[in-house]
Amino acid sequence: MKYIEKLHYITHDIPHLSHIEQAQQACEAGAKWIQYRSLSKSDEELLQDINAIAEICDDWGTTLIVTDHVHLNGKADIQGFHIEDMDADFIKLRKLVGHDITLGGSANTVDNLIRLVKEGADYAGYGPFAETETKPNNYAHLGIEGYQHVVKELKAQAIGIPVLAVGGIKTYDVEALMQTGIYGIAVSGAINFADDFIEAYQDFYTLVKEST
Ligand SMILES: Cc1ncc(COP(=O)(O)OP(=O)(O)O)c(N)n1
Ligand SMILES: Cc1ncsc1CCOP(=O)(O)O
Ligand SMILES: [Mg+2]
Repeated sequence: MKYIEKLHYITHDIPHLSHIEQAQQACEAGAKWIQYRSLSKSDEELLQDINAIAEICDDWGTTLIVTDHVHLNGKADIQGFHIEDMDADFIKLRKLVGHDITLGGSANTVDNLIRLVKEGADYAGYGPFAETETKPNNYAHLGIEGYQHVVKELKAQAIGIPVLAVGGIKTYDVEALMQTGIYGIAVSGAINFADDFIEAYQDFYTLVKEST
């Protein structure tokens, strides 16, 4: 089983801070796990960003995961991919990337999670917890009850996979979320749009740490 951090910071395509600046600030704040999520760039631009961020992450000892773009496997010094397509075939993906690369998947039902486990994903993002502007969609918000339910179901079925809550998480949600027994959380907007990025990251970090 691979080591998975409990707090994942996700970069975002935003005008006021480049992905490289976001990664730099996250590392300075102490981030140990960054998911580079850009859905608006060419492969050449992606690789420019990813290579620059990989150097920063290497300096700080931070794990770098790329959202989707699995065709870039082997082209940059990254530690894994997070695949958002809930229908993706993780057996094929695993064959493609090998066993050293971390593979995470998105889920919003227990059945999704079971399939991810069966197909060998290393962790799952489970959401959306609440309203999110990062990726607006029509999925019902899971709320705290949604995580209580999934933790109970996984336990009952003896399914072990690190599951992270994601989508619209604010600092004031962290304690209750972690109390559900969920493995960790993934956050983008509440850090990227905070008045003080570093303070926001560190608030999340402290709250996750204190709740575990
Ligand atoms: C850790 C992590 N979890 C989830 C996502 C994105 O999940 P996604 O499927 O895009 O979200 P919904 O559309 O289901 O809300 C991620 N990038 N990282
Ligand atoms: C990529 C992604 N998809 C759904 S939520 C999310 C990112 C995290 O959401 P938020 O920006 O609200 O923390
Ligand atoms: Mg999705």
